[in-house]
Amino acid sequence: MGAAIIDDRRVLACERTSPPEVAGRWEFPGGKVEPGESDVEALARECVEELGVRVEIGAQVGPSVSLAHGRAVLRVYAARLVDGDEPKALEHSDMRWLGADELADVVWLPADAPIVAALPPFLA
Ligand SMILES: Nc1nc2c([nH]c(=O)n2[C@H]2C[C@H](O)[C@@H](COP(=O)(O)OP(=O)(O)OP(=O)(O)O)O2)c(=O)[nH]1
Repeated sequence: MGAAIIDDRRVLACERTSPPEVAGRWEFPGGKVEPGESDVEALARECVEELGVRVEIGAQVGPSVSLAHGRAVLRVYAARLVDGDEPKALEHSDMRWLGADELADVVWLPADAPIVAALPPFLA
């Protein structure tokens, strides 16, 4: 579950710190849904934990992607910051706002490719 936080026609990309095999790769902030949580509740919780921001969750971006280990599916939703909240990289090593023409400037996690490919219309 990930949040494509969009502000001023740019999306927030976050650099992972762990596990070692994906440290340095970029992702949408988020994480696993806990028992009893909806997708939207999980994303709102993760955005507070990872970035210290409140978000409003919108439409799904791109396809649901089966992860390589086959035990989970990745879904990413468009999101907006609430009331001028400003994200801080509390659990990531770096953070960048990317416009439509900058999406290829970072190395995304492999499963994110079809989702990143679907982002430009959201950044127009
Ligand atoms: N958040 C997020 N996870 C992604 C993306 N792309 C991708 O393959 N994943 C995978 C990595 C992980 O297998 C899974 C999310 O796991 P995570 O480690 O971020 O979740 P979490 O914070 O709940 O982890 P944990 O506390 O349960 O260890 O989804 C992405 O863009 N964002």
